[in-house]
Amino acid sequence: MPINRFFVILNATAGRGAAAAFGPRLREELEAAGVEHLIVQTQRRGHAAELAESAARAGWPAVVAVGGDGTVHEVVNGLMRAAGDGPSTPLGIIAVGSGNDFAKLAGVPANSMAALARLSVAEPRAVDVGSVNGQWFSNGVGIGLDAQVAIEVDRRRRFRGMAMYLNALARVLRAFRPRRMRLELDGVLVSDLPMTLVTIANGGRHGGGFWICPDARIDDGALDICACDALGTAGILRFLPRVMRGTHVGASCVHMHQARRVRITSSDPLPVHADGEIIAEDARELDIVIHPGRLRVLV
Ligand SMILES: Nc1ncnc2c1ncn2[C@@H]1O[C@H](COP(=O)(O)OP(=O)(O)OP(=O)(O)O)[C@@H](O)[C@H]1O
Repeated sequence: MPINRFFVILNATAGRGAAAAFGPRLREELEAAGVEHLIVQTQRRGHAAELAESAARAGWPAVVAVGGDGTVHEVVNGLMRAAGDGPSTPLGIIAVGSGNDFAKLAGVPANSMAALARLSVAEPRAVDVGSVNGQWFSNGVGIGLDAQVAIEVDRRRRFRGMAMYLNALARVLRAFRPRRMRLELDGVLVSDLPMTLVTIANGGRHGGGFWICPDARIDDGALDICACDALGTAGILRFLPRVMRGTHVGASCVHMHQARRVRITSSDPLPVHADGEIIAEDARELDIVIHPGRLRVLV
């Protein structure tokens, strides 16, 4: 049965103005559609998670994230916190961010008007969701180079989409050094070496268009792992176009795995992002788990 009551969380800062511009349209269309709704605009970082959690606890049948991957990340955290061990409140997404990786992977229409029109006829799709040290993520966790790039994107947002990530990468590469990571998959030690990055993926597409784990599926009950050996700047730059196409898989310095649980320890402080949101700059221990089918997305 389609849902006809929506708690809508709008991050007006997403998409470098695209979300703010979409706000008035969102109000008009929801009113014209005659569906019951409440639109709340986020006031600060972390606010979307709080709003989503209280909306789910208050019994709203669906919570809609209007923003990018960071907004979805927060809303997922709120919904999963409210769910406890029970079923999660369905998540609607209107992708008006810069990267919108998870929305694309989940099958949400890329066009925001189409996504909005779809909401009132959409059905919940059960997909996997991950946790890292108890915090939830929808699309993936990155440790090393990609986390350093996320930190740089956050410091200085220039451009949108892929250009934004490439610009940040250029700045990171000036001082990047590989970090030693001890990688255990489902309790088995796989490596203990300096790495350029380790990405633990629920979905295949990250950072606005890098197919770092091209075979990852958000409903296969598994995490896909891409571990890349220590590379110098020239090596990283050579690899980059291949990561955009997903053709880096098979190279001798790239190790692909699947697991349900990933443990990473290090004596080196590790930068870590979850869904592009920086969750640590100096982590020493990470416990990452997949929770099959626990998240429900309206598509
Ligand atoms: N009112 C607010 N003021 C400042 N920052 C906010 C506010 N509301 C949310 N945020 C933060 O804005 C950041 C960016 O949001 P989001 O990721 O959704 O957009 P984006 O970066 O444009 O898209 P994408 O992640 O898809 O590239 C997130 O870190 C989120 O926590």
